[in-house]
Order: sequence, then structure tokens, then C-alpha cells
Amino acid sequence: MSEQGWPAPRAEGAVSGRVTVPGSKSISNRALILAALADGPSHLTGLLKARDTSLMRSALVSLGVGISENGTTVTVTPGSLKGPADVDCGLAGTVMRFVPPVAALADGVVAFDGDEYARERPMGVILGALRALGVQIDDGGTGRMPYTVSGTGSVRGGKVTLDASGSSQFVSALLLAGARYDEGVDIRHDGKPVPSQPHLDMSVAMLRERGVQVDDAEPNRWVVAPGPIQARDTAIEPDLSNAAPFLAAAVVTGGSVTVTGWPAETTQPGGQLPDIFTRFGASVTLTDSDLTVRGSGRVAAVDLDLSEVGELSPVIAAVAAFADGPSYLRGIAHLRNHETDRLAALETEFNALGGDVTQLEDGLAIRPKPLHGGLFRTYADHRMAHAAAVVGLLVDDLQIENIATTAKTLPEFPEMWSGLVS
Ligand SMILES: O=C(O)C1=C[C@@H](OP(=O)(O)O)[C@@H](O)[C@H](O)C1
Ligand SMILES: C=C(OP(=O)(O)O)C(=O)O
Repeated sequence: MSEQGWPAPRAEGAVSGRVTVPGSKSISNRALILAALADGPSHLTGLLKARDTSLMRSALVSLGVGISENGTTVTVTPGSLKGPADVDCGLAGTVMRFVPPVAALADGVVAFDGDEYARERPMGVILGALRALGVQIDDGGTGRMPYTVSGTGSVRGGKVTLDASGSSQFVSALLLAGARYDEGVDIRHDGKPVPSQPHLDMSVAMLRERGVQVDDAEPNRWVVAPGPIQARDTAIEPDLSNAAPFLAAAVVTGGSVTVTGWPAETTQPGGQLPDIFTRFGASVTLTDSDLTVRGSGRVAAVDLDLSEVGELSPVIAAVAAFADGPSYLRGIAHLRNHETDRLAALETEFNALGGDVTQLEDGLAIRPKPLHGGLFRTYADHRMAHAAAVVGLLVDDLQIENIATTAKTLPEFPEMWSGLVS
């Protein structure tokens, strides 16, 4: 029996339209954590409603945090953190990495588990760092899920050295909770470069907005002073990484797509999209918070270091597959630890359609070739589905396996995509 997928809409010509994307996953989940640890209630507007944020909300509620909703406002009321609790991380890196340092502040045992593939995602670095800061953790010696955090109601904190070359989330996790540790936290990274600098900047900026003192002046060192986290009402920015496939549609079809509400300044990695799409030969304008990308009808080959913006890579790979020469995406070895091994998944799926993609030690080489239709597998990875949708614009009879996986960060993706393309 052949597997059926979602028939990816084929572009009849240039794709043009306007898109409004919901709130940023990364800002939403940080805002939830910081509100849960704050000194009073916080009102959050524009919070993303998707699987990753709903898992974060459930995790915090199970620890004793109050979360209620009134229209478009979510109110987070901190409570005394307590176990026993069970936390389902799904496949969300922000839940599996950011919640254990919060659970460490709870009184009682908190058990973590998640999707089957979540058990493959590395956790040892953050669990080891928490142990070094005085927290009792049991992971059966695996450095992976499932694990339990046995809190006593407080964490000593202090100095810790870790290797965060595998994921910036190991550092962000300690930053977000560190102010609530008795001695704060003094984190040193020792290893190859930490990826995803914008996400580290996002953590630091959101802490400072809430009155927390963070010193990140020295490279590879972050010092968070102990103290309260101020409650703060927050309007969440749109998710610029989820805007990427829509803007890419303009680039590959020579069309024009506008994303509304583009922030003038942002710590999101998607803030680099205007530059990236310009490198592909598109023109980009920002007027009154509308970002418009216009494709030129030709996609220029690129050689890009994506180490800061790894989560954009699947969509960028899809654009590169239609370029006028070979492209190289570099600095993204850590994508092997994302929702799936994204380098292997992209290589396999493009090549199954007749493409010529090879993995590099730290990235991908993409040599454009005529592609044919077929089933594009997504490996429970929302961004593989986004990449497939971009490919399907220009390739007949492409089906996307498990389009519902886009619910991780954008449940509305199938309708929004069909609405834009048709
Ligand atoms: O802190 C965050 O919100 C994120 C950090 C990045 O993780 P890595 O540094 O592991 O790539 C990014 O890819 C992920 O989608 C979200
Ligand atoms: C890597 C990603 O997610 P996570 O937060 O689960 O790490 C992503 O969204 O591309």
C-alpha cells in the first residue's frame, strides 16, 4: 500500500500575497518561563498557540503555576513550585531543556519524558550542569530522556562549565532560571562555538527587560546575578522563522510576498532573512512594519554560514535547490540534533526526488537538478514540512507526509499555505 501525503499546492505562476504569522515560539516559551518565575502576575498577548507552547504551559501548570486566558491575553500567576509532577516534553527543545532548571526550584520529584525521537535529543550537558549546581537528577546514566529532577525548593547555583556547541539551549536554560538560584549562575562555555547566537541574545535581552542583571561582556561567559525576576506584560513578536517558507515562495516563483508586523528590531534569527533572501537575488523592502520580498525570476546560488540561524536551514535548502548553481550551507552540524537529523533528512528527501544534495561535515552541498514528484517524508519535523511545501510549488505531484507535524509551531500552516498559493 502506498503512503498518502498532503498534496502540496503547485504554483501556477508567481506567488503573491500577504501573510500574518502568529507569535514566536522562542519568545513565547521564554515569556512563559520568565512569567512563571517572576515576582507577580504577567499578561502576555500574542502568545503562540501551538504544540510547543501548549506543552510549556502544561509543564508550568503541573509545577503549580497559574495560567488563565481571557480573549487574546494569557495571564501567568507564579505559584510555589511543587512536585510530584509529570512533564511531557513532546519534541520541544525549549521544554526539554528550559523546564528542568525550573523544576530544580520545585519541592518534590518532577519526571520528564517525551516523543520517541525526543529520547534521541542530547540532554546530558544541561543535566550535568544542573548536577554541578547542586541539583539531584536521575537519568539512569544515559544523558537522555526520560529523567527525573528531585528538587528541594531551592538551588545553590554558582559556577559551572559546559560544552554548548551542540545547542545554545543548554546555555539559555540556565540563564532563564539562574537569577532564582541562591548564588545566581556563572556559566562558562568550553568547546567549539555555540550556535544560534540570536537565541542567546534573546534570552539575555528578555532577562534584562525584567530587571535581571546579566553580564555577557566576556565571550563564552554569562553571569546572572541572583535576584527577583520582575513581572512584565509582554506583546509577543510574530514568528519570523515561520514566515520563512512564505517569503521563500516569492523567491522561488518570482512573486511578491508581504509579512505583516515585521519588528523594526528583533533578536529572532529570522531577523537575518532579509539579508539571506537578498543573497539569493530577491529584493526586500520594509515599510511600516510590512516586510516584502520580491523574487527576481532567478535564484542566485549562495554560500552561507548559517550557524547563527540553524533553524532556517531546511527552508533555505529548499530555495537553494532552485538556484542557478551549487550552493553551500555551512556551520550547521548541530542540526543533526534537532527534531530529526536534519542534514540526513534533507539529503535523503531531496535525492529521492532526483536531487543532488550531499552532507558536508558541518552542512550541505546542494546542486540543483530537475526534481520529480513523490512522497516527501518529514520525520515529525515541522521545518521539513515547510521545506517540502516550497519544493512543491515548482514540482508536480509532490505529497508531504504528515503535514500535521507543522502543529509543533504553526498549526495553521496547511490553510495559510493553500491560501497564499491558490
Ligand atoms: O532557544 C531557542 O528558542 C532555540 C534555539 C535554537 O536551538 P539550537 O541552538 O539547538 O539550534 C533553535 O534552533 C531552536 O529552534 C530554538
Ligand atoms: C530546532 C527547533 O526546535 P526545538 O525548539 O525543538 O529545538 C526548531 O524549531 O527548528
